[in-house]
Amino acid sequence: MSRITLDHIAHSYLPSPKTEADFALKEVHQVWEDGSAYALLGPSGCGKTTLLNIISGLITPSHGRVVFGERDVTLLPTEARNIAQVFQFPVIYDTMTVAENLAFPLKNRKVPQAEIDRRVAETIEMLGLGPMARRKARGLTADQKQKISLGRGLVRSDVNAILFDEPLTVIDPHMKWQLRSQLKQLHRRYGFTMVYVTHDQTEALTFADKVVVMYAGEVVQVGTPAELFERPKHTFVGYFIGSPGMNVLPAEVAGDRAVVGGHAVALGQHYRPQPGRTEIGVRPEFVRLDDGAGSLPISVRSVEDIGRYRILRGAIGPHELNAVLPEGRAIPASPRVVFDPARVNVYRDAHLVEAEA
Ligand SMILES: Nc1ncnc2c1ncn2[C@@H]1O[C@H](COP(=O)(O)OP(=O)(O)OP(=O)(O)O)[C@@H](O)[C@H]1O
Repeated sequence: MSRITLDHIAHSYLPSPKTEADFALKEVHQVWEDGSAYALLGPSGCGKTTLLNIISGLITPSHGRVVFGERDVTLLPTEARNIAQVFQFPVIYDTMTVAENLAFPLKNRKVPQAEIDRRVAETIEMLGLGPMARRKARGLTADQKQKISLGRGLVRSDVNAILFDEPLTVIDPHMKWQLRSQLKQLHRRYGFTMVYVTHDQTEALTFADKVVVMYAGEVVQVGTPAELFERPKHTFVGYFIGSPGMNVLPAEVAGDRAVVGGHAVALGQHYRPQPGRTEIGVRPEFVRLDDGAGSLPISVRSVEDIGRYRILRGAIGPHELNAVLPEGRAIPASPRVVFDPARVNVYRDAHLVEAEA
C-alpha cells in the first residue's frame, strides 16, 4: 500500500479556464497516509468523482501532480497505477463462480496458485461468501454481486490503494450497515490505503479514519469524525455533518461576547472584533432550555420525539435554531435557550476564526 500525495492538484473541464469558477476542483494539496482510510464526502457536484478519477488515472489534472509513495503517477494510465477499484454497480463475470471471480484479478497478475487459493479463501471468509463460493454469479442478488465486487477489490494485497465510488448504493439498508462495519474491520486487520467516495455522512463517519469534506470544488476540511463535529472549519461542514446540523446565526463578535439579534451570547474564548460577515455556530446538542441571565427567546415550530431525546426546531428572530433536548422536561409556553459557551464557534466569511491566545 502507498501514501498518496496530491501535490497542488486542480482541475477544469474547460480547455482554457480563466477564473476560479471554471475549476470543478479547486487547488487541493494533501498527503494521505499509507494504510489510512479516507472518505470523500460532499453533496452532488462538489467534485468528489473528479478527485477520485484523478487518483485512479481516468483524468489527468489541469495542474499539479499525483504521487503514490515516491512515484509520480500523474501521467500514468489506470492500468499502470496498480490500484483496485470498486464501483457503484457490480463489475463481475456472470458465467464464473464466486470463487473464480475473486481469483480472476490474481490470475491476471500471474500470482502463484497456492497464494491465489489462500487469498480467495480469506476473502470468502471475511465477506461471509462461503455458502455461495461454488455458485455461478449469474443467479445471485444485486447485494451478493456487489459483495463479490468488494471482494475483487480486497483480494489483492499488492495494490497501492483501493478506491471505492459509492459502493453501497445498490445494497439494501440492513446489509449496508453490515458491509460498512465489515469494511472497517477489514481495514483494521489489513491496513489497506482506502479512498471512499460517498454523499452519505453515516457511511463516511463509520468507515473513515479521516473524512475529506468537499464543497463547491474545494476541500473545506480533513478531519476525524470528532474534529468535524467539534470544530467545523467551515459553516458548510457544521451544517452538513450532524443531524440536525450546526446552527449558524449572524452575530457581532468582540471580546468574549457575541450579539445575536440584540441578545448577548457568552463565548468560551476571547476574539478580536471581526470585519466581514460574522456568524456564530453552535450544535443543537449544546443548546439547552434555560430562562436565566443571558438566555435568548426561541419560537418553536415543531418538536420531534426520537425516543431517547427530542429535537426542537425553532427560530431566533428570522434565523432557524434547533436544539437536542433530553426527554422528560416539559417545554414552556415561551421558552428561552442558552448555549454552552465552550461549544460556540466563531466564523468569518464562513471560515472558522481562531480565538486570541
Ligand atoms: N466530463 C465532464 N465535463 C464537464 N463538466 C463535468 C464533467 N464531469 C463533471 N463535471 C462537473 O464538475 C463538477 C464536479 O462534478 P463531480 O462529478 O466531480 O462531482 P461529485 O461530487 O462526484 O457529484 P456526484 O455525487 O453527483 O457524482 C460538477 O459541476 C459537474 O457538472
